Amino acid sequence: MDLVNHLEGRLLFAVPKKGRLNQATLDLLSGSDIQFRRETRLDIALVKNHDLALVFLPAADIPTFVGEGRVDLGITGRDQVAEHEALSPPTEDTGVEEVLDLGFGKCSLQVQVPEKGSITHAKELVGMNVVTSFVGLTEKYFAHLEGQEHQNGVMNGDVPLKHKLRTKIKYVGGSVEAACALGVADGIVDLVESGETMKAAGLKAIDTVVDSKAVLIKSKHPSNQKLVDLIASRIRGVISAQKYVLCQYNVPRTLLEAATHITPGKRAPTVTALEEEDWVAVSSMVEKNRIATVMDELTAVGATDILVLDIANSRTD
Ligand SMILES: Nc1ncnc2c1ncn2[C@@H]1O[C@H](COP(=O)(O)OP(=O)(O)OP(=O)(O)O)[C@@H](O)[C@H]1O
Ligand SMILES: O=P(O)(O)OC[C@H]1O[C@H](OP(=O)(O)OP(=O)(O)O)[C@H](O)[C@@H]1O
Repeated sequence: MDLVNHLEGRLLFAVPKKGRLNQATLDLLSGSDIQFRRETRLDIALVKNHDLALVFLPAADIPTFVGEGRVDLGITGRDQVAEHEALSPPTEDTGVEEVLDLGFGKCSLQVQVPEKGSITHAKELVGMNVVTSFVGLTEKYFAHLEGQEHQNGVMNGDVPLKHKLRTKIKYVGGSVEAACALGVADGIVDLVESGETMKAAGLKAIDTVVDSKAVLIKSKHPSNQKLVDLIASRIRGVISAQKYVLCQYNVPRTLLEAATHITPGKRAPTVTALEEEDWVAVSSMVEKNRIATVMDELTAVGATDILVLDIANSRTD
């Protein structure tokens, strides 16, 4: 099938075709009941149950396609959005708008130097070689550092920023952490999550350029705003379901106030009468990362039969 000719009238949604954000994004789409079948090696997939087509692109390219309005929606890292904005500042019609923080893909873009070296502050890298895949953000970061020197009269304010930089910033597409050991760089600017890669390469972080998480973004004038809102609402439901569990328990009515103080719910807890007199059943949404403490506290106030259930999907405010 000639997919490109079937795109007419469909909202285009860019998803990371590989890398760290790929699987979590596919899980999110599946949880949102966005049904598609991707043919081997094809980067476009028509969605069966919506006027939507998925476009599989590198995470780094997604802000460009969405920012220029070629694609309506996208999922990528906030770091990639910031990098795109550093290289192509948004105008009235171009650039992207963040719709939702998706909660996964948490990492930070950090300035790193050899652990055993003498550099302890990013300012000491001014005038040296710095290697990165994030040239836009790194130039902006060092321009700011050098700008502090500019106030002391070191830099010439008439030359365009890029050429004013004394720090030599070089682009590499991957394995950035190898640059110092190979003698290409005095420092690097690269992503850190667990810190394992940095540690293995004998590097330490000395500053953070930007913190990142995966985000849902949209173009400034999407072709179908109603469908954008529907997709965003479905994704929001899946994220909220991932964040919460449903906690159910029985408690004597006399202890209800103390118990519901522990599980106030998103709006209010659901309280149902039990066949056994003076007892009630309570059901309430609780943040997943608090549930162990909440169960301890409920037990301490006299609640019994405490059950915790996963939420498959939700639609809450
Ligand atoms: N270690 C990590 N932990 C969590 N999120 C990360 C991590 N590394 C990268 N990311 C996020 O995933 C995005 C894509 O990075 P990733 O390295 O997977 O890209 P990629 O598309 O596979 O490109 P490349 O081929 O350059 O590796 C990053 O911009 C960042 O938002
Ligand atoms: O702090 P950590 O948990 O070790 O993660 C950080 C690493 O993850 C990313 O690279 P990735 O493994 O995606 O490969 P890449 O170097 O090809 O980008 C990033 O560029 C770091 O190298």
